Amino acid sequence: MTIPAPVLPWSFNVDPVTSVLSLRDASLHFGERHLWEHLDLELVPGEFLAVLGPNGAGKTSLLRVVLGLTPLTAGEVRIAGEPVRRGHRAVGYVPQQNALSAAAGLRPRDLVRLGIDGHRWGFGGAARTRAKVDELLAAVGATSYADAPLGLLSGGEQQRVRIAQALATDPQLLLCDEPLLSLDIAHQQGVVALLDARRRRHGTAIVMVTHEINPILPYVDRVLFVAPHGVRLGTPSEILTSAVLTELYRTPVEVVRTAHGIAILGLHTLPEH
Ligand SMILES: Nc1ncnc2c1ncn2[C@@H]1O[C@H](COP(=O)(O)OP(=O)(O)OP(=O)(O)O)[C@@H](O)[C@H]1O
Repeated sequence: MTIPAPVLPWSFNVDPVTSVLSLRDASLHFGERHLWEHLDLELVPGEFLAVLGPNGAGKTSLLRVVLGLTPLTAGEVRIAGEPVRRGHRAVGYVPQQNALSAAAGLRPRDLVRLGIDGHRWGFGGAARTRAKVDELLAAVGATSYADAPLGLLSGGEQQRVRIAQALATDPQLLLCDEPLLSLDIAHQQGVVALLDARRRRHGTAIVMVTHEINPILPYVDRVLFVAPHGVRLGTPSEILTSAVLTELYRTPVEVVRTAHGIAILGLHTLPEH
């Protein structure tokens, strides 16, 4: 299968009006705890952004801000030029895997239909809804197990169904919280390739929180590294360096590049592989 060229020549100097996600001088504190401060980001349509950093740095909290669930302490966040709000149709969300356990008895097609119904489109009748569910399941390669109980599917199969559900509103922005967790390398690569194809074909911007750097490295455009001593945004080669990570952790960190990807050495608290 050939994947068409990207929808846009990547340029990160985006006009804030056309940006899918805009954070300006954004800070998030919980009481005395300052998770991140002065974050500026304009996300291009079709861009693939990886959010990396140690446990507890504030990566999931960033997704919650974009979902309209947690207010910023300071600054501004907008989705496609509008203020964030819960259930914004332009935003799809793939939650962490454990969120699915309550739905284990459902079938994939039920879960995907919930993604459509939950947004109350007035979609135009049962037949159209059924066709849309079939289309979404086919797009993620889940047609063959569309009627199996979710609880019996493998982690990789469940992840495809979650992605299909998150795409039910044809979002401009897809937020994924550790979608590669507990998948083997082949399934990790399958999920990343699926997301990459989506953003290339439809211009859906992807924001992925992950501890797994190597499976995504060939695809990501930019990295947002959230660390104990600051946040840094840039291309992977700008951010994933010994100098930058040593500065962000204020302790010596070494980034080693091999033919198979990168290894980050020097800290117990760094992303696990
Ligand atoms: N509503 C809240 N009130 C107070 N503290 C909170 C709240 N939400 C999150 N926190 C704290 O903020 C910190 C960051 O949490 P978050 O889940 O964003 O981290 P993370 O970078 O996603 O971590 P992990 O990699 O472990 O998933 C944690 O210490 C968490 O306990």
